[in-house]
Amino acid sequence: MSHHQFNYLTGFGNEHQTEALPGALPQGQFSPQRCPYDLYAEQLSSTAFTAPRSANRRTWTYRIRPSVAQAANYRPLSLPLLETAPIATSTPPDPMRWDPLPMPTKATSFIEGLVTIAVNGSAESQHGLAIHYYRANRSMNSQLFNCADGELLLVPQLGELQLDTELGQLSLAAGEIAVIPRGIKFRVQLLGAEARGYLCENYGAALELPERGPVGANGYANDRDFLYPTAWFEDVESEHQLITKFCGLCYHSKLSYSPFDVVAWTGNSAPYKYDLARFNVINTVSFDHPDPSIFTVLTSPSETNGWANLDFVIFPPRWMVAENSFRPPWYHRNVMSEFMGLIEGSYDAKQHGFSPGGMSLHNCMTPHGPEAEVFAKASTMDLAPQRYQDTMAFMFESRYVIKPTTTALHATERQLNYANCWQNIEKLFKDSQ
Ligand SMILES: O=C(O)Cc1cc(O)ccc1O
Ligand SMILES: [Fe+2]
Repeated sequence: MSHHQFNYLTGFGNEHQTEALPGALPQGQFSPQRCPYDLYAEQLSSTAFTAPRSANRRTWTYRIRPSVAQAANYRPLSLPLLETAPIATSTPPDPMRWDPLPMPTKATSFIEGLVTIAVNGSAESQHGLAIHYYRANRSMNSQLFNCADGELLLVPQLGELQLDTELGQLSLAAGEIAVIPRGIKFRVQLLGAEARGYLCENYGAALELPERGPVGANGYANDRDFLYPTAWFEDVESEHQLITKFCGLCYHSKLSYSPFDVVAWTGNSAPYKYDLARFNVINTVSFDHPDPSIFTVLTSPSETNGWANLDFVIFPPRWMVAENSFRPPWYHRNVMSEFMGLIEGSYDAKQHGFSPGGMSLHNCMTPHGPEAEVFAKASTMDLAPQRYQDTMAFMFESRYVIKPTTTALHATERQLNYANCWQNIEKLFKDSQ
């Protein structure tokens, strides 16, 4: 498949409007008696009708057929590696780490290659999340997916994708992320031979930009760098398989046409993408290592202010200039649970064993921090300004304990000796200075 350069609309959560045919978008009202081109009007509500205006998200679509025209013949579809919270497993407090999972050997699409690594909360009660891993070597083509259980955050690690969605098309490469609102139909087309990455299914409140506090009106992830698709449709009468994830199970139904039939739309709930290189990194220019919340790209709030259902945090290339300071992450224990992945290069706290495509999990109160060698080096190094580069790690951080699936706990890629990286931490204490 060739690479297309798509046109995008810009601005996080804006009231966007776009039409693929001139005049397809009704003006001055949402629901005229008859729509232009005899399209059907359909509203998609991503927040409650009565959610506060600042948080309210919904989109009006103008389409060839309303979504309800899909025959309601949902039949169970078995995707046994795709799991949903809650799961009935015990979760050991060990720090955990995994090598990258291998690519599939059989023909496998994005949806067929999903494997759930960890979950928390409850999809049915709309809090918590699932962390899946995707590996694909073929496009979904006539296979379409929509997830009623959560919003989907894609973090590609390898391979270029084209996301075809009801609201338009997005290209997506490693170093970029995409978010697909709950319930939006989409398919993942491969632009290269293989693709691999992380997928966070957010059962809770939709991701939003974090507050900036005293930093002011600019910085971190800037609103204008979030890209939304323009309307795109296909008027195709051929068989499609619609896969729906609802309440933890997958179903499939046959459609005799393509539901990518939205000719125009307006609203503020739509898929979007963001290039992580656009993140304006803000950090100390004096001393000490600030909390990693300074690297939050997007946050899904929980009902308790400041305690995120999900924070998506990155560790991008940056200058390290802190004086008289231990520069890598400190040793710590955290009430929040931390799941990490690596998109590119290496991560400053772990020089060995954390590879691109790998994963780690440090749950609530589980001690962790730099491996022994990193401490030895960073506590004695010359503190000249240093540019950290060839690196892009990320964290899914959550207030709820992140429970690995049985598949992940028993995976051959799990490093059962992970905790050994702290075994050589020496006692350096002397009772006189
Ligand atoms: O554990 C980790 O590697 C993530 C992390 C990074 C950091 O700079 C400070 C705290 C933290 O949890
Ligand atoms: Fe941590």
